Amino acid sequence: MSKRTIHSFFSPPAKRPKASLETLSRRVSPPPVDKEPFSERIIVEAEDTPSDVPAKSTSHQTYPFPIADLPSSISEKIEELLLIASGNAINSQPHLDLLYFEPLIPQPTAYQLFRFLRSSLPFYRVKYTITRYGKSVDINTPRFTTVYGLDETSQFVSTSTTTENNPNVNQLTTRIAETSNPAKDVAPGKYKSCACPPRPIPPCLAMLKNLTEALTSDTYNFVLVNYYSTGQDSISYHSDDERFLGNNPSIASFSLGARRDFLLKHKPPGSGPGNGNKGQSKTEAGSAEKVYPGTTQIKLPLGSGDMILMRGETQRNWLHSIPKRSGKNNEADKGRINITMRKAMVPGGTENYYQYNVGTGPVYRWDEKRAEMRLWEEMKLERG
Ligand SMILES: O=C(O)CCC(=O)C(=O)O
Ligand SMILES: [Fe+2]
Repeated sequence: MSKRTIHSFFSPPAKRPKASLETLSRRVSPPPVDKEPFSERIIVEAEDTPSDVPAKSTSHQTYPFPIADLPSSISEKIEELLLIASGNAINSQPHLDLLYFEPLIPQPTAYQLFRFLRSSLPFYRVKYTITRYGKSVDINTPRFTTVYGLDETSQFVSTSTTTENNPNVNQLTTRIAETSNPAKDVAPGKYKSCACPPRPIPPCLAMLKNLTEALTSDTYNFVLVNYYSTGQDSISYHSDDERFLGNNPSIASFSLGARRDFLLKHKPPGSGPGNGNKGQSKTEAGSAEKVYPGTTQIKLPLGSGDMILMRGETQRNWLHSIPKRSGKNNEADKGRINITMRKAMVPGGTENYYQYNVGTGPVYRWDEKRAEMRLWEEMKLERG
């Protein structure tokens, strides 16, 4: 097999001159560790916000609005990361296998990417009902979410075109084919119970997925995005151990924006796979104080640009959470994006992910002027 060059990991191939000596010498030194408080960074980095507002975007029949492509000032920096990235293993406790890149994306690129994704992606606030102890309970997901992708049994077969009236919008057209036979479209009922038709991963997130695949030597078919708008947004203790991910799944998890604590604790003795599954119940899986004998709870204060790879037996044995945080001048109130890459093996994974991350409710979009997530329908009316 021929050796892949760094550029072959990214599509479309970047049209740029070979790196200068100056950029190469910058690559060999490790990325600066970001110790500044997030609030100060906003002032400093406002000047670094990309001036080349992306001219291009991608539209698809399943997207509520066209999704901007990454500006080259961000994508070029991301391409370079493969050469400098190095993670630290966290594996000294039983069944725990983490690789922590602190950070993977240095400042100011991480902050630019945070602002770009917050304003470019459609988000949802998913509501659903579960049965707990025989009673119906309404759940309001305490964060904004969105998801793109398709499980291993199917694939998007895409064509991308631009029209003369709108040369800056790539019109992505897809059919969903069987992976086992790409000539064959999936049966109309295959994803019938999905909350919405599966959505192809937009180029701005595909770029990050390609980087992650090259870095971790794993492949992923789903990109899930969480937006924690304030310290009151959270995700309770759970493990991503759904059967549709297969045994010992690798999950890569990016943090952008405000620093938030990521807690991990070993599952209580006797709890099997599927316990603490956030998909259906998102129940608190035991109290934070109870720890499995011989283990301790871990707190990682994840900062902007950090990436944590959870792999091996971690999901089967450990729970993780982003707890609520309150208080005046709370950094968490500045907003944080989390992006996870996963690989779902069967259609049940596709159904689960769209049901719990898109759902059937309204679309939200970041309003830069008001600095808040707003209903897209209202924003459209105002825009006229
Ligand atoms: O926001 C995070 O860092 C964690 C998100 C998470 O655990 C999940 O989406 O399953
Ligand atoms: Fe998780």
